[in-house]
Amino acid sequence: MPSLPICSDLADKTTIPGWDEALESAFSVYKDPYIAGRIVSRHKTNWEVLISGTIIKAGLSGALLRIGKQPVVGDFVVLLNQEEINSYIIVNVLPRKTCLSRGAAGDNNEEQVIAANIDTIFIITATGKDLNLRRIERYLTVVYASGAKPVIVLNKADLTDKPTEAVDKIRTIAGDVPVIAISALSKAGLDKLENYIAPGKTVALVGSSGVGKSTLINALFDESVQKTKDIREDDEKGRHTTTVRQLFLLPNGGVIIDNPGIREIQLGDSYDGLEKAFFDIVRVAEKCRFKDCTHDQEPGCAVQKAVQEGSIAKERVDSYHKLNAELAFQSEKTEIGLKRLEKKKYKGMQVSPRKLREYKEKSY
Ligand SMILES: Nc1nc2c(ncn2[C@@H]2O[C@H](COP(=O)(O)OP(=O)(O)OP(=O)(O)O)[C@@H](O)[C@H]2O)c(=O)[nH]1
Ligand SMILES: [Zn+2]
Repeated sequence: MPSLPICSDLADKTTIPGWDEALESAFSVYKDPYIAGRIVSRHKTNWEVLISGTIIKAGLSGALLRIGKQPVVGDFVVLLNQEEINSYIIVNVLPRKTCLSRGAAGDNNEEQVIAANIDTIFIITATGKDLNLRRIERYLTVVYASGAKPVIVLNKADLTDKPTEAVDKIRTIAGDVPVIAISALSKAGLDKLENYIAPGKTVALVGSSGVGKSTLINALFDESVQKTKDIREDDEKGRHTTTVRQLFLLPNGGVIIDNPGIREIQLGDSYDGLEKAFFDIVRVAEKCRFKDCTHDQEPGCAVQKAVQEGSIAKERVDSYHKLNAELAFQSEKTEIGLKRLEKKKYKGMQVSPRKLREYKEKSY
């Protein structure tokens, strides 16, 4: 990992990668001793934050704890610099540009944010048996929902003599999403990723196990990040624990965010993403006879007609139905979880249905 530019002025925000005018304006209400930073990793009770020229540890203010606002990797935050006691407190999370989250079916059912302010997400797939259009559709749905820009990266191009065939196959479902063939191993084609891994831009990677995410990250550095990734520190009990940083600065000033939560991202609550990933079905569906057509057996269904005529693949429509059903199941689970929470919160109290509704609206 390249060393950070040494800067004696901790208030110099311009060296924080990704800092832009919108953040500058959001931060303008704060004066010394408040400073800005970006979350590098999150631990049980403290956060590592990149501030101008260095990485520090910070706790969370009581106010943020009370409202349950927990900064995540990639967040830009406001810190109170308590110089006299050599400590930093995170007092605010600046507005998020994009937000990668997964719908959690836990008791509190809050959507769990995994990472924030990612500009581009590389959906990594590999030639050979990992190449699965249905899986790419699933990733596109999640990525679109986050607000980040998807780019499909076909890795292990060195293992086939026909990489363009695989690229063309992916293009049939990708719409205007770029599809780029590379070999992380030989570093061929990495230059085509430069548009996205640009100074101040933040990238994350998703894709199934073994497609080459770590190999690609390492290739983007000249040295292995894995070696510098782990840092030893003392936990509260005085033992040494290994903590892992999740935000890396690339030699060219770009940023990569990587953690298991992002790698294993689930569908969650991505209805908006589904509409974007299946742009062609949505467009054709406007011509269905019934407004609430489910594109199954209904008469006058334009989607079924497109399948019969061969302009949309049947497998793609099946995939759309499957993901739609999964999302419906997920929101039902969320609903059940909410009801359970309501019961717990209002146990023994008389609560009007109106109050319950209000509470539910707030919880989303
Ligand atoms: N031939 C070839 N092999 C590659 C390429 N990229 C990665 N590999 C190999 O694929 C295997 C898996 O690569 P990883 O980088 O560990 O995959 P990953 O996506 O990080 O896997 P997880 O950590 O399980 O998510 C390793 O043996 C790599 O050497 C490539 O471009 N070409
Ligand atoms: Zn229809």
